[in-house]
Amino acid sequence: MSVASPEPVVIPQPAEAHAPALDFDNLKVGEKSPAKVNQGGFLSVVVLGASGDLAKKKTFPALFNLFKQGFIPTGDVQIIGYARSKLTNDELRKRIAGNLKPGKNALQDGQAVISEFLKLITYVAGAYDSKEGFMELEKAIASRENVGDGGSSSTRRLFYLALPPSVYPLVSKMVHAHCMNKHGWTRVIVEKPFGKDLASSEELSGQLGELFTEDQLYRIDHYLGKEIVQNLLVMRFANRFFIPLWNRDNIANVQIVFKEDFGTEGRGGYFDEYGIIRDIIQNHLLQVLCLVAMEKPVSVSPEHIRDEKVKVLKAVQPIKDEDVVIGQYEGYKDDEGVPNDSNTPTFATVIVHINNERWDGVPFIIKAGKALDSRKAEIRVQFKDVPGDIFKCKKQGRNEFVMRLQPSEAMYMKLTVKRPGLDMAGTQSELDLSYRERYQDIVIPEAYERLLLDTIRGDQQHFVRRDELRAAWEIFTPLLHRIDCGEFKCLNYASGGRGPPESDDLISRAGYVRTHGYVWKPPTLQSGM
Ligand SMILES: NC(=O)C1=CN([C@@H]2O[C@H](COP(=O)(O)OP(=O)(O)OC[C@H]3O[C@@H](n4cnc5c(N)ncnc54)[C@H](OP(=O)(O)O)[C@@H]3O)[C@@H](O)[C@H]2O)C=CC1
Ligand SMILES: O=C1O[C@H](COP(=O)(O)O)[C@@H](O)[C@H](O)[C@H]1O
Repeated sequence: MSVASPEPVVIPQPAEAHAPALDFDNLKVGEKSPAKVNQGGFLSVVVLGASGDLAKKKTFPALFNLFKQGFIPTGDVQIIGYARSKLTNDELRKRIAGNLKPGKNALQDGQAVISEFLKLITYVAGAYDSKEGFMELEKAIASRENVGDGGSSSTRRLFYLALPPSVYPLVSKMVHAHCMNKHGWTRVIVEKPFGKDLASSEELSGQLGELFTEDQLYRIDHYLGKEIVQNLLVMRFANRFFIPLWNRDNIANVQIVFKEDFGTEGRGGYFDEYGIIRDIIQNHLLQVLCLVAMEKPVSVSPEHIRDEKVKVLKAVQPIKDEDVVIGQYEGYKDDEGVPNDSNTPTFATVIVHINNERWDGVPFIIKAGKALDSRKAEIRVQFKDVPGDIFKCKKQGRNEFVMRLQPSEAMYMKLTVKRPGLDMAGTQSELDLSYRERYQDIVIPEAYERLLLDTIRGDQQHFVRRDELRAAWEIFTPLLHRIDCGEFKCLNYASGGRGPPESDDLISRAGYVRTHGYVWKPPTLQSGM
């Protein structure tokens, strides 16, 4: 069932020269993409760390999604994997094939589109400190660019560092020394967490800043590519009725929650060096907080948006011990690479206070954890009690505006209504926008797919700027250092539960009032209505 919708509003994007702004709303299944992003000549995408977990789970599948929708068609693009592992082209293709899903928006049938995509991929094995390796990589890139006599006059090169941050400086130096594009732009995508604290992040930014300009560097935080996160700006600033409500006069508290129902599962070696605050809270959830809390930007230009996010971060007050609970799930230490005396948190609840006119006195409750009772990510804005409460609404439950990032993207307003029937009883219900039901014929892009496209188009709106990064580390570095040196102990919690009970106590002290007996359920799909 396709739901007739009004003419979609296309938010003007700083599109690359000549390429019309991409409008995902109009990208119907089976339609040729409105604009192949091939302005600027042949594109080489180089995935460094191609043998790794992120490359397999997110990077190659995102490139495949762009390919199958016609954004980066055969003939306009090549994809080269680079890592130390000794792999043949076919071995790399086999390693990633299982994660490629043709889905319903492919322009061709399943296997055909997968094998056509895999043909674009080649692999160069080399060390990250090897001049020979990167010269080999340069040769491989240039061999397909066909520049010069009769070749295209310009080319594009995108380097994706799907690598642990510890190797970024070295690899960046090698790319800069041997693989920079001489016939067009070079862009470099680096992953979070950018460093481990303020000092290491600033050092990394300094090292990268010596090699690349800000408009060549794309600090990716894939939460900024999620549909409901991207919707925040539109929802907040394109609707009149949020304007008078979105402030301390009406809002009691804001929760930003990330839960996973699985543990580190073999990534313990990486995770134990970072922990849940560096892995999730200091980046993903703090970015979401900025979009929830920021003032309206001067325009939708990336710089104006990011200016406002930095202002929010600079208004965040130092975190107090009594506003923090950290935990570690039982069984975490069984993961290989995790030392028996690890104090690395796999769970954290942190109450953040923003000292500005809009939010003074409103606690922002940030909670993230692995090995919990469910997998979800959501923003829950809880409003204050009804003044002059003639319907005992306080007993019923407070109004809440909930934005469900995943699973089942949705936004719903929980409110008290008259229970249908003869009596005047109140009940909790909701005004609900569930994407799966409302937008049945639109495939919601994956976060990485959208952000890779933005990089190719040169749109930095959804990427992290250096001063944002600095401000984010300034907030969490003191707490992180105390955890690292054992001054702040993790509380154990059972895997598959809610996390340490002390977290619920802290959230209740912060003023969150649970509505007992009410659970929102995604509406079931009504086909053929
Ligand atoms: N995995 C995920 O779900 C997500 C990961 N990220 C980020 O992406 C980055 C990469 O993560 P992920 O792919 O999981 O990491 P991996 O541990 O899988 O590393 C990726 C590749 O880097 C190489 N590598 C690993 N460790 C080292 C090392 N110590 N020194 C040199 N090379 C090394 C390996 O390739 P080889 O040995 O063949 O050279 C490996 O295949 C990280 O910064 C992470 O925070 C971000 C979001 C999600
Ligand atoms: O950055 C990361 O994100 C993933 C969760 O991503 P999601 O899109 O599935 O919510 C997390 O599992 C991983 O530990 C972290 O590095």
